[in-house]
Amino acid sequence: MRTTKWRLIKGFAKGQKALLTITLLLGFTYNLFTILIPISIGKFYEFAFGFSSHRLKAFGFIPFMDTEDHISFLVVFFTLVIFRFGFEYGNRYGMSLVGERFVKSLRERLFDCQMQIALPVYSEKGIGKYLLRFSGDLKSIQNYLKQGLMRFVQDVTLLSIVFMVITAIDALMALLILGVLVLASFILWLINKVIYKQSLERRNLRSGMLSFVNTRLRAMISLKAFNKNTPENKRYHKRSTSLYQIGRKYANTLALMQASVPAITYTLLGVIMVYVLNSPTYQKNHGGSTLLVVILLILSILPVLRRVLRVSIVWKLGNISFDKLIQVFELPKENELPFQELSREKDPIIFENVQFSYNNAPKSVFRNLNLVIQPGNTTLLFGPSGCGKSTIIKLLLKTVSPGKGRLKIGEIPYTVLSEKAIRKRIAVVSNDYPLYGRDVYEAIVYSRSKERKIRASKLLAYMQYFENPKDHLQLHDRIGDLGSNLNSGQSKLLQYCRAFLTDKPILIIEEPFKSLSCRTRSRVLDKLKDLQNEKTIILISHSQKTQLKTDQTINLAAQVQ
Ligand SMILES: Nc1ncnc2c1ncn2[C@@H]1O[C@H](COP(=O)(O)OP(=O)(O)OP(=O)(O)O)[C@@H](O)[C@H]1O
Repeated sequence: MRTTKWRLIKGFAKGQKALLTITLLLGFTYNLFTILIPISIGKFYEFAFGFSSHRLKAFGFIPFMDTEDHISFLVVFFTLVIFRFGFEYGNRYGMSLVGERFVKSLRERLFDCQMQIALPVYSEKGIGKYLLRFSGDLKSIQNYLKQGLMRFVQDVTLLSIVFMVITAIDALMALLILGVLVLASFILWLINKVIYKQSLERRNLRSGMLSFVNTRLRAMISLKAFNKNTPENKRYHKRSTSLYQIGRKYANTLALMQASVPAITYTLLGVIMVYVLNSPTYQKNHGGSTLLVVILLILSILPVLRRVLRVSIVWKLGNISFDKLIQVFELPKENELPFQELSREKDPIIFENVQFSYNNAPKSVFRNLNLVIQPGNTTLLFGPSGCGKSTIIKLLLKTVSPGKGRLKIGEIPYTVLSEKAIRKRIAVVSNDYPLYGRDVYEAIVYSRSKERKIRASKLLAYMQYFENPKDHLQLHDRIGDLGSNLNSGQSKLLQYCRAFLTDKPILIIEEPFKSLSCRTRSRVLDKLKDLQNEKTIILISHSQKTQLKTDQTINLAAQVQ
């Protein structure tokens, strides 16, 4: 089923029924108090100046309308204020909590999606970069839920009640207010349309700039080595000027909108005053307290009215963000097939007439590849740069899939196997699969159990046995960003440790001995010789020569032709 904005909101609301109901009830109650306070001031006016209005008698069911003296009136009044404070506090806290919880659920789902997105999709222009900076969208979505939905519902409820109260006091005045509001909404709708267009443009420009900076930062070393600071600065300034220009336009329209809303609300007050001056009812003194109530009511709902008049911009920004997020949720993902535990029994891996080309590449990497990798054997796949060695690893791991032909484990085609099931069988040693984590331990082990730690420690000691002890890596040593603190030999050594510790039946090793020091090389060789008896080993190399005895040697370049 397609993900939509309303499905996301409904799904969330289902699990938060209690919080939502309590929050909305608190909101409704505090809004009632917001109306009661101005009405109570009308009553106070009567006490203080001795007027009596037959219109206010319509509210006789309210407790303070019944009070006989000032003291009891004031007691009721302060009680109202305290209750209103309590309800408003609860309502605001509840709304923020709803917003936080919704965003938490989206954030977690988004990260899960990011991890599951198929690699070719991830590498496509834009997607990978977008995933780094979705926090602005989550903020807009939080605002949408909090201000655009919950507060809006409360505000409209409050306005409707006030409108009913004013209608009860003076129906003609209520009609006049409605007319002004309809006209105002139309004008603001027009301004909002422009704001939306400009904010979209500004947002796209900002994203472009972030990508620009991101690429330059990642290529910092080349940028410095080739003295590119000046041209890059020029390019950045050009983009920055465009952003400034659209920012200026946006600020202009926004200021117009922000200034229009109070102007509209004050015009409303002015229209009411004109009406009052021309209405015979208010010419007589006894209408004074009702007029005061109406004016106080309108004054106390002005901020609410302004919010409602401005809400469409919250909706529009929220909608853009929802669309972006849903686009990510809908991307093709891995592991959508049911997980199927593969037996550890030895089955060959078969490439049958495999054709493969990258999405954006005009030429196929493989046109008709046929290979059988026998279980328990050591197979060497060799060939020159560009013949598809890395692509074979990707196919084996199902991070990419053939265009035509098929891959099978025994009789089971890859197409019916979930990626997780396949990768449970295969470990890789390759520079294309970077080490990550804070320290050596995190880089080579992903279970935090004590036994694992002991095993990791023993393996590390074994692998570094012939190295000078002062150069030994320890489990707690920091590896830097993607292993930036490590030299290439240490990096390779840890890639081996990571693969060995996973205990998988198939081991793919790219350039097995490259970068290793002579001492570690002999250690790795011994270890691989031991493993040859129990694992399927696939060696991938530029060279046909390897120090390990192989059962099968395949020249990939010959296969590809
Ligand atoms: N993501 C990609 N998009 C488009 N073309 C790609 C992509 N990755 C690799 N290629 C192309 O596919 C072909 C095979 O690439 P591959 O990386 O598998 O070769 P290789 O034998 O591993 O090369 P090397 O030994 O230099 O690492 C090359 O022509 C390469 O340019």
